Amino acid sequence: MSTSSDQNVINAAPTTHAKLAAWVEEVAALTKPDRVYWVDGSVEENDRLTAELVEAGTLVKLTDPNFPNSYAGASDPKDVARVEERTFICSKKEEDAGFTNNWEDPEKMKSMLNGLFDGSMRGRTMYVIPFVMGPLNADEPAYGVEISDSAYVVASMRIMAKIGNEVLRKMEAEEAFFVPALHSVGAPLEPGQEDVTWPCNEDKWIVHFPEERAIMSYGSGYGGNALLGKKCYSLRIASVMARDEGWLAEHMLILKLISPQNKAYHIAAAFPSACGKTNLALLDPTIEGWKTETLGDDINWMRIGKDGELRGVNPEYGLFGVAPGTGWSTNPNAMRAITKGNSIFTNVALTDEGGVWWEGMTDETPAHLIDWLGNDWTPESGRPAAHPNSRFCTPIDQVDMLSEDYFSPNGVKIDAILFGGRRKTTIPLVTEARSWTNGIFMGSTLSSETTAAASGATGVIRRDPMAMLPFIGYNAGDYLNHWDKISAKLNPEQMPKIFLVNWFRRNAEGGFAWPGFGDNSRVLKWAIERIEGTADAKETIIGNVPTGEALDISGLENFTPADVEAAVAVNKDEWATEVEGIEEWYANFGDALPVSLRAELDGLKARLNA
Ligand SMILES: Nc1nc2c(ncn2[C@@H]2O[C@H](COP(=O)(O)OP(=O)(O)OP(=O)(O)O)[C@@H](O)[C@H]2O)c(=O)[nH]1
Ligand SMILES: O=C([O-])CC(=O)C(=O)O
Ligand SMILES: [Mn+2]
Repeated sequence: MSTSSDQNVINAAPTTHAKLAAWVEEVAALTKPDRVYWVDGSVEENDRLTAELVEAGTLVKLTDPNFPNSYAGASDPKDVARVEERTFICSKKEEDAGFTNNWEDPEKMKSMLNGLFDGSMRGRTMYVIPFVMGPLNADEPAYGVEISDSAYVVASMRIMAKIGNEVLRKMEAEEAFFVPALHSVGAPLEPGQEDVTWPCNEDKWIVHFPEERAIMSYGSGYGGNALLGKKCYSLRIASVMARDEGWLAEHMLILKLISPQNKAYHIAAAFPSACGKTNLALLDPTIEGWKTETLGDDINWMRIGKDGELRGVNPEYGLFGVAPGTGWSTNPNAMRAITKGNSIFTNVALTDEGGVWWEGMTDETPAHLIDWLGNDWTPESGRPAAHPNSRFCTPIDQVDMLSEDYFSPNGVKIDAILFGGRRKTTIPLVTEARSWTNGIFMGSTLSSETTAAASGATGVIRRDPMAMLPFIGYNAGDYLNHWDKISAKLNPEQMPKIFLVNWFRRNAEGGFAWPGFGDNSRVLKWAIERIEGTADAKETIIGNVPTGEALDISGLENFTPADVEAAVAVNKDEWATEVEGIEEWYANFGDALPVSLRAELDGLKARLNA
């Protein structure tokens, strides 16, 4: 492959950042790429790299004018989601990784990985991607440098983070700390060997060294496995930084809700992967007079402000959203952002017009498509055209409803926190926590059916504390204690109110008990009215739920107060089973379980048995 990157010879490090230059040199000596290329982040560079990706067959350029300057590609069918069973937290001590993480001794792991990385970039270009998560004008910008042998990763990181020269210049002026994030698809090319369109390796390793704040990822080119600024840095490594520095790195969207009285509220919501964060973040309210703006759809870094309030910042610059189910009727804000272009789609279907399609995008299904596997597809094919974890990668500033506060390094004051999962039964549509601690209990016992966002079986119920199960970079018991410590530092007057939600409950007919999507604004309205003390609630053993009349269902066709009551019903038999599940879950923590949470469980049991 002859590229304009050829002039970039190994070891010609164009930086005065001594540590960075040394690391790049060390990695190049290990991985033995044909060339080293420092990513500048420019438009010309992106045009060149995407053209190379088209040439290589990894991407196609879309020709449908509805998707300007956009590309689509298909991954290897064995590389379509995060691989949790191949993800490791290699703290020095095993107990510091805790029972929720895979662990290996860091020195052992490193020597094994060094073996895999030895020569792993042969025949390829090694890209050096300086990046920052969150604002570059933050007090201490969260710098990282990803080294990757995938141009697809470079093009995707360019959407998801601020990358390139601007970042590098500021980082070197400060001789700043950066998270070294090493990535290789693990597919060296021998001389004369032809490349495949999606190089990867069956052997995959997503490894974190929390004490060093370092990441090594091998074998996968997809999503959170490979775009290392996202889950690896902004959640797993950042959660460790947050523990050490007294803040929270959480798997949450941030949404601004404006009432008809023009009062603004900020809502943070933690749902597991593929359980509705991006959709709620881009909510189009279906109720009169309420407006929304978005700040983030996946990650929320929360620090304690000077009045003892929680302030949230979204460290990402793009959306990496689940494509199926994102449609003109369910999520028009996302569709408007996507159709402004400048996007990369992975594992979606291609239309005959040179555009993309996925299940749920439009009401009408196209008569013919090329499915994500490259085969002809018609509605009669009897299989999905897009992979269930297919994704759109789109710059966040293309979202019309993006809040101006998104650009503020101080973030926004969080007024309410929602914890939610995907549960067919048991969990009501919405429950207001009895207290802050009761809300932390709800978060710590959150459960959800597994989805296609991670490899493995889907539809299996598992506990997912604060939707962080796959992302806590340290001991989960310490994590719950850290929440406890942060709670103690908050001004009680400023504490967000906490709610448990479930958009996915089923009704007696097997359909969804709640219409969801834009109508979730009705649930948010009730939550705000609870904050203001103006909405009615019914006390239950688990917390307060709306009465049939308290939830605004005006204009909702075929939906009655009785349907509300069914959607929020608390069934004692179901909760008896649930409490057993919570007992089992909590048993994993042993003595590390905060006493406040044990007391919450005891209280729930007492109310259940009363
Ligand atoms: N029934 C129903 N489905 C929803 C609702 N919100 C989202 N979904 C569906 O849930 C799936 C995932 O939604 P997303 O908003 O992309 O989930 P996410 O939490 O952002 O997922 P990650 O990006 O993987 O973290 C999509 O197929 C949506 O169509 C809802 O309110 N009701
Ligand atoms: O990390 C990924 O691959 C995609 C994602 O947002 C998630 O799974 O939560
Ligand atoms: Mn999402």
